[in-house]
Amino acid sequence: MRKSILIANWKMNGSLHSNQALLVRMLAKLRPFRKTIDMAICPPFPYLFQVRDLLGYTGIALGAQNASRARSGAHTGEVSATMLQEMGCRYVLVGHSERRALYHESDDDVATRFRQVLSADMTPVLCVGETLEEREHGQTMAVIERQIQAVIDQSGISGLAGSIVAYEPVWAIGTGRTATPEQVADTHRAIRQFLENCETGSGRSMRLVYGGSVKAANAAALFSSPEVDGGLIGGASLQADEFSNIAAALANRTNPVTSPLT
Ligand SMILES: O=C(CO)COP(=O)(O)O
Repeated sequence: MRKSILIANWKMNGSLHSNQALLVRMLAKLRPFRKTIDMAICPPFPYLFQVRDLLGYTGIALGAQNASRARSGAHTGEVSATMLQEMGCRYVLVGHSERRALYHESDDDVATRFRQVLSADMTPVLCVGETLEEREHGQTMAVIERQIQAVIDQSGISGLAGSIVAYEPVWAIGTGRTATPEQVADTHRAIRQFLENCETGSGRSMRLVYGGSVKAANAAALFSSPEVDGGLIGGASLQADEFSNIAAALANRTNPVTSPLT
């Protein structure tokens, strides 16, 4: 059985003051859903300590937005996976499309970061997704399979199996343009089928979440498919009401958690 999960990606937003105010409001609103769904908050690196303390014993996990591809040493400005683990992180995003596009992280780069996160005993959240141009050229699955295969090449399907995959179509991130529930369900189904073809059972057991302009208003529709195990939320995770209403939509859904695969 796959437990639903909601992950907040704050990106490069926040301040000591605003984080405190946001989390105090948000944690109170999230309390009813803590047992039903898993939740994690991924703040910028400098705020990990603050957010860890505010999360305390709520059961809501701490996550980071990236980890270095190097283990340690002369890598000025980098943060290693073991440091994140020491700070109390349970999840680390890898391969977010902003990292791939703006900071030129290649598939191989992302796969190395994924491996570092795994070896530091945390759960990588592998972000995959196509650009609008790739979708319009019918390349959606070719792109996603290439991104996933790079990780399998380094960490094996067993390494991937315990992680989370986040499907984030690049054209839906921060644009207000959401993929339709059908597009999300179809792509998630195709990803599961790809994984299932790699190793029987892995497509069924993998937690697969959607990200891209998820808001309280569209969350229930996006989470209506049994293929979708939750969300990776950007902008709406910076608003206590929006994020807790998204959590409510996920926690209160009634759809089954299994999906038929051939
Ligand atoms: O990139 C995202 C989460 O990682 C999605 O961002 P938005 O929810 O702001 O579109």
